[in-house]
Amino acid sequence: MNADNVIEVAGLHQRYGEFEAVRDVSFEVREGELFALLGTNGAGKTTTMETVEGFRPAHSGTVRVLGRDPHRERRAVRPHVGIMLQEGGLFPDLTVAETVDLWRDIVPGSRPRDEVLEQVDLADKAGVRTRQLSGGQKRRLDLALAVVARPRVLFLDEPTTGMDPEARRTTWRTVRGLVADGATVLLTTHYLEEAEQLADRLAIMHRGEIRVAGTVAEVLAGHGDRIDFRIPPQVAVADLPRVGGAAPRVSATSAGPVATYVLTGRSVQAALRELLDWADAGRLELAGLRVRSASLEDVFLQVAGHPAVETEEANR
Ligand SMILES: Nc1ncnc2c1ncn2[C@@H]1O[C@H](COP(=O)(O)OP(=O)(O)OP(=O)(O)O)[C@@H](O)[C@H]1O
Repeated sequence: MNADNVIEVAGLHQRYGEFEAVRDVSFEVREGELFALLGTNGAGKTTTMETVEGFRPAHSGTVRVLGRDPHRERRAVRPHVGIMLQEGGLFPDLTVAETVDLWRDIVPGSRPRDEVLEQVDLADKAGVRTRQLSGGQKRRLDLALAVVARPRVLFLDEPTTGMDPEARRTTWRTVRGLVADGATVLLTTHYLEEAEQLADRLAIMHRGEIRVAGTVAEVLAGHGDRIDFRIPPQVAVADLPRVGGAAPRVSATSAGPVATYVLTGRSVQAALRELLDWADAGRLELAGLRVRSASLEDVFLQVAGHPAVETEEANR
């Protein structure tokens, strides 16, 4: 194991009976890094996370956390690890302060309650019973319990699910603070923006496998530029031109149908010129015209085998 790697997963396979839920998954998380696992539903993120957390043994492959097997050497690993589960088990009649105190009694090396509540932005809710908290506040209390002892390694399984955008941003600030304080974090999420905002590196899983991994820039590299515009009402989809050798893909949006040209390895400038020549010739106004790089969402949809991307493949 490389000494900089706090988490190492190599050739991991997991099965439920005959079904192989995780297939040959490998990744490392270095000290002080935040690594995000993204993926389609049922991709195997939670199964991978639970294995790294030590809740289940690897069917085959190697998993190491702080150099140890998190399942077999659980007693040695557990004190250094904070786990925020998808469904936290809070007692409804306890207040926020009582909940944190209960946890502080169990976890060795706990920090003062006020410091923990401050960190997750729940200081003003200390006297409120947990059943009266909003969904987002409950998730933040789950996070508080995971970080009571300032763990070296933090596992966050969908930490902001059910939060409104503002609560999500507050939680991102908290997570950034934990990373700045030196925590190494493995996070699963369905929110691409969350990974873009927080992750030093990420992996996108589909059907049990890691399909793409790297920094956001590495993951986006090679996925091409895009030209989008709203299709003018007088133009039929079949009459849209090929530009830069690419056929358009069409998607429905609330503002009407949008055409997107995916220009992998082709000159955007030349394609744009062709498109504008076509528009000028037909005296068309291309509303919402924009040129952009591929986004994480584009890559995600491609990994997930989204049908709209097939046009791009067909053009190669
Ligand atoms: N206890 C189980 N028994 C049988 N199959 C399971 C079990 N738990 C998970 N699976 C299956 O394994 C696959 C991976 O599930 P997992 O929960 O790891 O995916 P995920 O990426 O976390 O999905 P989601 O994003 O939907 O939460 C899915 O097809 C799921 O149905």
